Amino acid sequence: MEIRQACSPKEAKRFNTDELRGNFLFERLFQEGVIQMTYSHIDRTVVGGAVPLAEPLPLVSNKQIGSPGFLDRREIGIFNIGGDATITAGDEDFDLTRTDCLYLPKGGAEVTFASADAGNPARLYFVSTPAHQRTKAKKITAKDANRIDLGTQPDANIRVLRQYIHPDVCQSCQLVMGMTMIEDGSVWNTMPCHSHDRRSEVYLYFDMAQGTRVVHLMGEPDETRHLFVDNEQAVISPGWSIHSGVGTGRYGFIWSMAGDNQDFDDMDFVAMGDLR
Ligand SMILES: O=C[C@H](O)[C@@H](O)CC(=O)C(=O)O
Ligand SMILES: [Zn+2]
Repeated sequence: MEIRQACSPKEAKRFNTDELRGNFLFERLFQEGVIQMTYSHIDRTVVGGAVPLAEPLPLVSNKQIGSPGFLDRREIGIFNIGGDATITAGDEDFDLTRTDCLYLPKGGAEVTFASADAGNPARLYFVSTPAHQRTKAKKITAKDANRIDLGTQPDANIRVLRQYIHPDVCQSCQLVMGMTMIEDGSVWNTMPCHSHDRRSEVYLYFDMAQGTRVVHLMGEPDETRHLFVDNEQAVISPGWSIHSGVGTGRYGFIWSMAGDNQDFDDMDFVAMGDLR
């Protein structure tokens, strides 16, 4: 598991491209037959991907997690963006097709990830954050999620946002997660943009054709930077950073947030004239 320190906006604004990517971009989350994880000290968020083949993959703890079981003191949200999956948590099995999500609370027993067909493996994206309160495990489908239609055609930002792990749909300790799909012909997400110092956020961009890139915008509003993001790569956004993007083609993204509140609408919008 890779460890990443949190960094301040003071140092981030001096970063060159490689440093920016090395600190904020998760480039290789999905590798066949393994669980890939990075531990970020931004809200102690673990960001990972798993591609189980014929053998199921156990989610095991380690020195950085520091407790015998991965979920002893953590919660996790898992989205399937590949072939059919079965996730076993203790003695319960959850079947997840593409765009289904599973929330597992703190204190869960052994977790394993399996694909129904190794020829078309599951691609499981997960975010885990510390938890002090145990709620209930829940599978959430796109239909179960809270749907919000956003954007207009003149603004080229028509999109459907679905809140999966959200107080109205699935109780968690601090984790909030969902998926936003951009309508064909629209390109922007979250522009006009915002920040929320109360919560950090992770974006996983997916559903992109080969050659498509999302230009992800980050940084303080008056010190913006960009990252060219490929399919199935994620970006972490500290509380001080804006997070927004524009695609050269079709894309969607899975967002997750953790921090001081679960109030989705608690955003500090940035006036267009203040962006630099
Ligand atoms: O704080 C909220 C997050 O930035 C995202 O959920 C925004 C988003 O999915 C969208 O505008 O499409
Ligand atoms: Zn946000």
